[in-house]
Amino acid sequence: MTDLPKIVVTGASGRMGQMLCQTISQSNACTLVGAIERAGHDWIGLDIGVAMGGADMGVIVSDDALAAFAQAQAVIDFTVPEATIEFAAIAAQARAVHVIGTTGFTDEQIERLEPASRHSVQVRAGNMSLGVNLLTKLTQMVAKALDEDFDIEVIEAHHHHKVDAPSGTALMLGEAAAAGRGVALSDVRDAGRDGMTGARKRGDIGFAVVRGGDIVGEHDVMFAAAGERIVLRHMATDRVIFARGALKAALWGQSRGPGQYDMFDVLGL
Ligand SMILES: NC(=O)C1=CN([C@@H]2O[C@H](COP(=O)(O)OP(=O)(O)OC[C@H]3O[C@@H](n4cnc5c(N)ncnc54)[C@H](OP(=O)(O)O)[C@@H]3O)[C@@H](O)[C@H]2O)C=CC1
Ligand SMILES: O=C(O)C1=N[C@H](C(=O)O)C[C@H](O)C1
Repeated sequence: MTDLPKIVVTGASGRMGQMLCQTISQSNACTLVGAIERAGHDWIGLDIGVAMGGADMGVIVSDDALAAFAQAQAVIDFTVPEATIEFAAIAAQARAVHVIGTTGFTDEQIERLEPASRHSVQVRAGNMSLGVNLLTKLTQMVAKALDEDFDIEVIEAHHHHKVDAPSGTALMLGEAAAAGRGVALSDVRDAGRDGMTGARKRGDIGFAVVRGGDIVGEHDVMFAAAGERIVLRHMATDRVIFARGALKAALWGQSRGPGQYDMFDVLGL
């Protein structure tokens, strides 16, 4: 029997769920011990490797999150907000590290995650990649250096299956830009322009959203002034970058006490 940290993946049939199961099964730093899907899902009872169209991984897809989490040290969860809130409570019961990649939470839903973090380590980020977390720090620095003569716009593009907008990453970048300027994003956020919007308000942080095809995830932060523009850009071309970041967070969390953390903590940024 191995002593490596045992990990469960929720939403195992999803785009990120499958990428995570593959990444963990190829890692020599941890072991995949569980794959969770909704009750009634076609994959329940199948081996996750076989369900994905590959070789047997020795892990049967189940809808029993409590039983799976109880035998694991970490849970990696890229699903939907209401499911993640339920998984947070179960991870707390099992004292398992809960890595949350899910996006699209309302403020009220984010508050509902907090009680579980009194008993377990929660690492949550709208983007788990090293590149985007670095871009977020750079965004804060640039926003701090420039005044409101520079209009800040966050432009994001994703595949046509994505259900939330602006993306979790775009909101992270907007928060960082607002923090750089010393304001609250909620006071300056300008999302969803359509029709007779009136002229742009000085100091606002704007968001623009593209959805199409199989775009993995692209984010620009534009600082536009009279006569010049600065654009900071990240382009994801493979979901494995998010899975690697999530795995790093799951391992990092093993030596932390209960509480809420983000990828800046994990990456030391
Ligand atoms: N933080 C980051 O770095 C990243 C975050 N994301 C975020 O991760 C989330 C998932 O993205 P993606 O994989 O593309 O989406 P998918 O729709 O492909 O996958 C979501 C999975 O969650 C499952 N699911 C939904 N509800 C439950 C439930 N109650 N119990 C168990 N499983 C459930 C879905 O099953 P079913 O289809 O049957 O409903 C599906 O398998 C999104 O919020 C996305 O924005 C994505 C990439 C990177
Ligand atoms: O849904 C996705 O695909 C992605 N979601 C995250 C987000 O909302 O920012 C991260 C990444 O861009 C891919």
